[in-house]
Amino acid sequence: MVPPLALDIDGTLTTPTGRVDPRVFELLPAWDAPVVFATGKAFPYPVALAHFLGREETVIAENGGVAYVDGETTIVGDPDAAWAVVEAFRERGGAVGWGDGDTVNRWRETEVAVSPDADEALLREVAAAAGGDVEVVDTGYAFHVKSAGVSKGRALERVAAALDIDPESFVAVGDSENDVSTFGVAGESYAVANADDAAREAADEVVAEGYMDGTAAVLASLRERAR
Ligand SMILES: O=C(O)COP(=O)(O)O
Ligand SMILES: [Mg+2]
Repeated sequence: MVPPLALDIDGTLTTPTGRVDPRVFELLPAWDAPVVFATGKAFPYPVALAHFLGREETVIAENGGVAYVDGETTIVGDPDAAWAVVEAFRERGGAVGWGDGDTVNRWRETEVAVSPDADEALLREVAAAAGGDVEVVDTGYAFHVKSAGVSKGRALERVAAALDIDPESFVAVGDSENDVSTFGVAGESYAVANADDAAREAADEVVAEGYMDGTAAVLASLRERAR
């Protein structure tokens, strides 16, 4: 039997230019164990991905702020504290930076994502002034202003319990600091070659290939092992 998977999306299932790699549509519909998409993106994104793969919509969004399994949604974190930091950031001249429609934050329920082009030093300064309840997590795709106790790893524990699966039986693949907590909960963890230092250090193994090349290599070896 292949193991259940906890998969990050950006940088892990994508190409270097941020598109979903077509191999996702070949490899994941047929994966014969639960697949949890665990992302920093807002709730609709992983739901849509699972839906169009024909898989159960079992997802972790907003870095663990939102978890969805068996039709039940769990929301944790304090969006007001995150927005207060972002408002203070704006007052000091900072910009959230996604343009007019801001589909990045439109459906976000527990945190705020700020563009990677934003003034990082100012954002961190303002967040630090708010005390320890709010932190800034850099995924390489956004700065997430979020409640400190919220993580993908904690959400994975809840999702695994709902699925009645030992969290240690999960294999996790990811690329950035928001995957470190997932790596700590899953029994086996892989950072793809493009991963940041935090993810590389936390992973059991750093794969030689980057992006979906790396993830596809992990999936192939897991399938081989299950034969
Ligand atoms: O939304 C982000 O910043 C990154 O998303 P990811 O967790 O799927 O890599
Ligand atoms: Mg990622």
